[in-house]
Amino acid sequence: EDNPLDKLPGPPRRPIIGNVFEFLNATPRELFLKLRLFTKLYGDRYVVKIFSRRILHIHGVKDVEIVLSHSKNITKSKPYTFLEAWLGTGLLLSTGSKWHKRRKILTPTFHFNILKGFTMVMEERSRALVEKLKAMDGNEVNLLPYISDCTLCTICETAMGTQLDLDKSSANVKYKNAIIEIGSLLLSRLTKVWLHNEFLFRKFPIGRQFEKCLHTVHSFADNVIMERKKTWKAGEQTVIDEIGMKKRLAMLDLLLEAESKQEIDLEGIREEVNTFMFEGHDTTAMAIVFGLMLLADHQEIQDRIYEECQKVLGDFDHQPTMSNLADMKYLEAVIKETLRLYPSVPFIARKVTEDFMLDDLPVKKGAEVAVHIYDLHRRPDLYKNPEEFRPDRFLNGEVIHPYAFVPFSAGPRNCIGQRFAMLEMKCVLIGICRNFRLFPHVKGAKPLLLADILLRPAEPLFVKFVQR
Ligand code: HEM
Repeated sequence: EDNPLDKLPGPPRRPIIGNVFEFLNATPRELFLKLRLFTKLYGDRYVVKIFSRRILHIHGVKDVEIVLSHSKNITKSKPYTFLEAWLGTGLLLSTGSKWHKRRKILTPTFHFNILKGFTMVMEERSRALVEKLKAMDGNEVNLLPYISDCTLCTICETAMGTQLDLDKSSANVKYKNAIIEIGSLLLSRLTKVWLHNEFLFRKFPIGRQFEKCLHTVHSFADNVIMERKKTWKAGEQTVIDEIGMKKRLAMLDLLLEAESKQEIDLEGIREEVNTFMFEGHDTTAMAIVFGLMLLADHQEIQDRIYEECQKVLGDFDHQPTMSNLADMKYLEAVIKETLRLYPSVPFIARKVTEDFMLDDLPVKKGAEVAVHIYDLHRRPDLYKNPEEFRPDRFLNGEVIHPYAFVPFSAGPRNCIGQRFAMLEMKCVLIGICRNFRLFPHVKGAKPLLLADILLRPAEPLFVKFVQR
């Protein structure tokens, strides 16, 4: 069958099997390097073939715009199905009318007034983090465990309305570690075609280990749902205490409300809880970790954030309001520049369900498209000195094309939590920059990166926090 994609460049394709051997047993680090190499060798569009699957890889801004803004091609592709045992067909993985319905139920969770209530939690959590960092007394800190603790507590308390019991934190630690392990097991599965079959996968030790991790994360989430159900009563959740904001509307309440109207069932709630617990804490944690690493290496940028805090918030240690947070324009540019260089979600992929034109290239139903956000964000035709960390580029009009910067994706399947994430990242960085000077482990070092579901460093990142 004649397919225009077969004329595109890419690693040499063998008859029948295509490029299967290209990825066989590649480690996450090798996979990351291979993808970067392909971008360099084959340019803006290249094709990888795995048996009859044609996967079109893109990172040109015009192509990215066409794919992401397409209103019909919203179905996620093969690698995502490996996530299904964990996240079900929650918002991230579902498609068609199920996705439309869920998106409608969940969108109100991110309304301005609700986010306003959430920033109180973000604030409290960032204060707790600052105290923990103070206790480290200027010693080097392995960032991820500290930061993901903070973001996990925040998502639980805001979206689920459940305060993680800090004394019994072993359950949190187990949950977080299970998530990290799931990521690496999935990647390892992705590179071994014989493990793609569900039945075979379960027979191998890797499949059984995966099963174990699933048990840990699912029981954690079930526990959260049970806790909230105990106190939740129909109708009551709309009351938000104006003074203390103690009784905050949680996403889970909207789901329980929808359940009482038979718009969703318990299994559906479970899917969304798992989806949000994962999407809502790990992505944000990675962005903050990379941000702190970059700040530690750039004293002058830390100082500018500190000055902006003084200007917007004053000396007085009050809680930033929504309008304060909106006024922190420099900090916002720093966060954007961090997400440009280290987009927590380095690539996304779609299955083409309807023929479409990628500019001059016909793409037929059945193909898959991988959008490399990482490569897009480092294109020299979009960014001057793309490897350089320079937040000012987001303030001086250098970034023009609306699809040149898409860490949260764009179009109908964009990130539903992006405003939540921006607020949380701001709160945490304000707390840290007001209280500490950051120093790098090794000056000027660039971390080695891995291809995982999320972008991760190959080695833990350390930073020293010295009180101001
Ligand atoms: C820096 C932080 C974050 C980044 C970089 C990020 C990035 C993304 C990206 C790129 C997508 C599209 C995925 C795809 O097409 O496969 C996405 C979707 C999604 N994100 Fe985020 N995200 C972040 C934080 C959050 C937070 C805090 C939440 C929840 C509170 C969240 C919830 C979701 C959900 C539910 C989806 C699926 C939306 C849909 O398909 O309708 N994300 N995110």
